[in-house]
Amino acid sequence: MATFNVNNVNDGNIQTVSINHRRGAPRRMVSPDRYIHREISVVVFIGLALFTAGIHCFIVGAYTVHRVSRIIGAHILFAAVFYVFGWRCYIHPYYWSELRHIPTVPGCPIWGQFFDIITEECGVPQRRWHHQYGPYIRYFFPFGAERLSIAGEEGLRHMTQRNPYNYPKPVRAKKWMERILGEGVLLAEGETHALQRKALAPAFSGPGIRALTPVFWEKAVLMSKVWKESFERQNKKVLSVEVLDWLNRCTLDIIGKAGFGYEINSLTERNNNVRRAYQLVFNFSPSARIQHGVQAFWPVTKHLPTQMNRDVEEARSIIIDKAMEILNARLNEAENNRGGKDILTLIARENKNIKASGEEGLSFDEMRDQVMTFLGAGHDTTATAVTWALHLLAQHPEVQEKLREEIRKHFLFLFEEATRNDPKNWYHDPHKLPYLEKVCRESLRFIPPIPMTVRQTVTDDQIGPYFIPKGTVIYMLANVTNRLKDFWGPTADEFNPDRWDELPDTAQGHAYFTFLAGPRSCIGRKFAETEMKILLCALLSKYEFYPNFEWEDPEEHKMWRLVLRPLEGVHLHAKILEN
Ligand code: HEM
Repeated sequence: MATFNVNNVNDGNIQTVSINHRRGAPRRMVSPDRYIHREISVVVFIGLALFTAGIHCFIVGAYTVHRVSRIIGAHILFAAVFYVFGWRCYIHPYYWSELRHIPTVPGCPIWGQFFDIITEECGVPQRRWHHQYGPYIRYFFPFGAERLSIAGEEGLRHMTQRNPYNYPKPVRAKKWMERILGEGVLLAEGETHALQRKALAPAFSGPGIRALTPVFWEKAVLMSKVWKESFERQNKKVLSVEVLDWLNRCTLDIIGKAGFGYEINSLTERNNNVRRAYQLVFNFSPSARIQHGVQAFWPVTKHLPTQMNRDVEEARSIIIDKAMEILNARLNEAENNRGGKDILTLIARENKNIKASGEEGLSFDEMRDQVMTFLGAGHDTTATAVTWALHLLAQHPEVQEKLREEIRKHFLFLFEEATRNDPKNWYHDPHKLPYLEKVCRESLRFIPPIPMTVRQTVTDDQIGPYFIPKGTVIYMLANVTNRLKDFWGPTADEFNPDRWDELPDTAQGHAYFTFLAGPRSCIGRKFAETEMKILLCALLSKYEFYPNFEWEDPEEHKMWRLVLRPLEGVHLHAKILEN
């Protein structure tokens, strides 16, 4: 096993790593003989396999008089065992791999660190390993499959900003996501991605999002009103509310109207079809969890006739039908300037301009896939973000109270029934509240809704001091960087909105990784931040939130499927405020 002594000296943006490895120092330059190296590795493997098979043949032949087929069978078996356990699990990772100089998490490469990864919260084992071994680490999936995780400023900047198109999402991961999210901007790569991003950018600019503010207020106020009616029907002042489901409904309605000028109405229709589709996708039964895990490696298993596959197919067809319905209803008017201020209208107009200038623009199918992408990426993420924020506010009543006071000071209209429900007041800018800004940032740092992203190199590259060959799978984990003590200091694991008043010098650049960075960063960041703030204002001005101890702590049961969500939702006691 390799031994490492990693000194991670963080000097501003410069990180030095010194490593003692039994095979010598890390390579600093892109290796000129890299192609030869790979070819040699194949030759060496075949040679070794034949050599061992030959020895074996000699021994078997010398001591038995059995048929030739048995001897050949034994040799193939022997060669296969040697390949899997000798070559892949031992010789290749420790003596041949071009990644062998990267600090490696100790363990047996036959099953690697796989069990830590699948049994713990997404990103938590890597957080531990990065604290121990520095900003670049290598670990193993079963049978010596190498994985890298990068959590230092230099490496993250390289992958997200300097050379982002060398690091697309792996094809297998995309195939898995594509069923529900369509082949929109989230999954496009290279030039296609740049083109789509250009067509979408104006819709997500500051003025574009400001124009949507009334929709955020309308739906946020509506949700709190629907709750209040339920309280009144039950004649209660305090009720237990599962906030994740409600927030999912609310953000779905918001993306429907703000995104496409279309009313989904999932807040008012309990059995809404679109909401049901996403519920089917996020089924966390043990068998669905196993099948989703298997499918990420072998997409072909999506054709097996299991309940989970039937559910996903049903969800997919509901989502595709809805995306087509929205486009058919809205595209024509949007292109001809008769639409409203929604994102689809702006995209359609921009697309028309792009086509008029002779460039390719988006086809109808591409537009449909964008609608699928925004429906999925645009609602579940923010709903999860607000859910975790409410959970943390219930855990920290002093922060909740301070925030409520700030909301009262700036948005008094929210504390009176008549003014609260008056659309004339639904223009207020939530970005003017400094404490709200800190609470949202801290909550998004502390529990990032998208805890990780995975990439695979398309050509050889150099990241920091290391040579990274084509095809290497690399993880970037917000759930690591957002909590790394190297960035955030010794209080990294505490929820404290006031930390944003005086951040350590090290907490700059890519330390806050919730929305990624560079051309692949979240295009909906401003949309999400505005929506999250408005939802918190609307809820905290009407209700006080307390933990519900009848349910286990949701932080102990986080599940990852694209988004880091509480397995059983978040159940909070909500008490109507006496104003
Ligand atoms: C708090 C809420 C949100 C968080 C934490 C979040 C986070 C992220 C992250 C980390 C990525 C990069 C994913 C990757 O490349 O693997 C991403 C991409 C994306 N997000 Fe968000 N997101 C949020 C809300 C939204 C909203 C509301 C929308 C749309 C209205 C949206 C639309 C997108 C799109 C289209 C991409 C793909 C961008 C590209 O590849 O160019 N997101 N988001």
